[in-house]
Amino acid sequence: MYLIGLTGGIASGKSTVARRLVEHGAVHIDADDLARRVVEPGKPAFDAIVAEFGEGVVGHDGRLDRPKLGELVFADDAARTRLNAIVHPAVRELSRKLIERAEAEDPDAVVVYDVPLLVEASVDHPFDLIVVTNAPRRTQVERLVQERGYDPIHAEARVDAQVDNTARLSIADVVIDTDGSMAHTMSQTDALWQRIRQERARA
Ligand SMILES: CC(C)(COP(=O)(O)OP(=O)(O)OC[C@H]1O[C@@H](n2cnc3c(N)ncnc32)[C@H](O)[C@@H]1O)[C@@H](O)C(=O)NCCC(=O)NCCS
Ligand SMILES: Nc1ncnc2c1ncn2[C@@H]1O[C@H](COP(=O)(O)OP(=O)(O)OP(=O)(O)O)[C@@H](O)[C@H]1O
Repeated sequence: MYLIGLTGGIASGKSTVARRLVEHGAVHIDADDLARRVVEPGKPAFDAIVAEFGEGVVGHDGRLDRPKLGELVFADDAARTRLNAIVHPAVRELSRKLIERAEAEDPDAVVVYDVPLLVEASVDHPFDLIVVTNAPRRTQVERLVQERGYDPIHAEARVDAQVDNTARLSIADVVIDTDGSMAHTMSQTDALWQRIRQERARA
């Protein structure tokens, strides 16, 4: 297995890059998706969140009211720390399992673990390569407002809840500049795939 840790700020283009790598044959594991799975009703993290934040964060359908919880934790660092302390260990455990499973299914797999908070949550899986998607803060905010319909204050709060680009760039083996055209993002991603193939052919 060849394990890529893919990180980047919110709306910096991680999913876009991951999708392209999957087209080339990579296996994609998405931490945001795992973070949703571990808080399904009946899971220990769901109960822990309700105990911590109250029934008010449960929607009419019995699931977490994500917009409500989001409003709460992106306006309050201490609340976000408490939520992270519940969700992150469960994500860490599940990601470890899924990475092991991907390797068992195909020892030659290239696995992309797409994890927005790789730096913040000190994710220490044994990555062969750390790839960072990078776009300036104003581009991130603009995308959140224009494409995801966030109000500007909320968009800025989400971006500022994460480490800044300098901290992510300092741990990158490869940086993909996602502030240009989509074609530019794709060509950098294709070049990355070629690099990995060549590296593996030599190994
Ligand atoms: C607060 C919650 C309920 C809001 O849900 P919502 O559906 O609105 O957003 P979603 O989960 O799709 O996240 C979208 C993006 O927000 C950013 N983000 C999410 N959680 C966090 C966090 N704790 N700190 C900083 N940024 C975060 C990431 O860039 C993520 O890609 C949810 O994000 C959550 O449970 N967060 C805590 C778990 C977590 O850290 N997830 C991120 C990766 S493990
Ligand atoms: N050059 C580019 N590279 C990547 N994405 C771009 C580019 N130009 C515009 N975009 C847009 O920016 C958005 C990036 O979203 P994407 O879901 O890939 O980011 P993400 O980092 O996975 O976000 P999140 O942290 O919320 O999971 C997409 O809507 C995409 O169409």
